[in-house]
Amino acid sequence: MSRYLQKWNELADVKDEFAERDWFPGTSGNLSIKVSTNPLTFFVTASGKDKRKRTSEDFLLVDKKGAPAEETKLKPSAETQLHVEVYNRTNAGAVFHVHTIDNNVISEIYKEEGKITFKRQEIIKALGYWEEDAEVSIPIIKNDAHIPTLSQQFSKYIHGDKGAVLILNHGITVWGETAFEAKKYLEAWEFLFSYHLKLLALQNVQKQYPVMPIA
Ligand SMILES: CSCCC(=O)C(=O)COP(=O)(O)O
Ligand SMILES: [Zn+2]
Repeated sequence: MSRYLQKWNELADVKDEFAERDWFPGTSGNLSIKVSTNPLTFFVTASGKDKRKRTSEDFLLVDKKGAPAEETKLKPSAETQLHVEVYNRTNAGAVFHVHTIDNNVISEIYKEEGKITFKRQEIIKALGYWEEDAEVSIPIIKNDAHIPTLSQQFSKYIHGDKGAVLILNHGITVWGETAFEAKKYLEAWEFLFSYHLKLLALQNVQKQYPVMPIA
């Protein structure tokens, strides 16, 4: 199988999995996978599609500027520039962006702090931190409809081949060395967000009804 087809199928499988989790509400979200390094090319989702459907027009190949690398009528994701920033600054192999209710609510609650930190959670190991007292933080940046401005803010937090940024009331962008790693990181972050929101909700109930024993 050609590298081109192999990468296409890998990205299509990730897209199907995320769609099953309902991680693409209202056509939101975009995904990419690197195809070649020199010159840089990557597949990115076509803009505005229903990402729950698997079709032959789901992705297009783009270059280091995010412009189509081949003749196509498809438009790259409106947020391709964020993917471009990651590939141009790191050796990441995949970038995934999804809008979930959990990641949006977390960004709203912690917007003033500009980040949220997690510790004492086994799932942190999935992010690559194996120490007993490991702490992980994810930055929260302001959303901006002007994608060059958003990309500029976002790129301040690109520090290596793996990472993640929350965009306020918008979504999360995660990248990793491979599609497998990026998916694992995204799943770990969404686990942490979901756990935290459930705990906050239960702690609030406990304040009202103190008989309930909760951490
Ligand atoms: C429909 S949500 C607004 C756009 C967005 O944030 C997104 O993730 C999807 O945009 P795309 O151009 O990649 O379809
Ligand atoms: Zn988005």
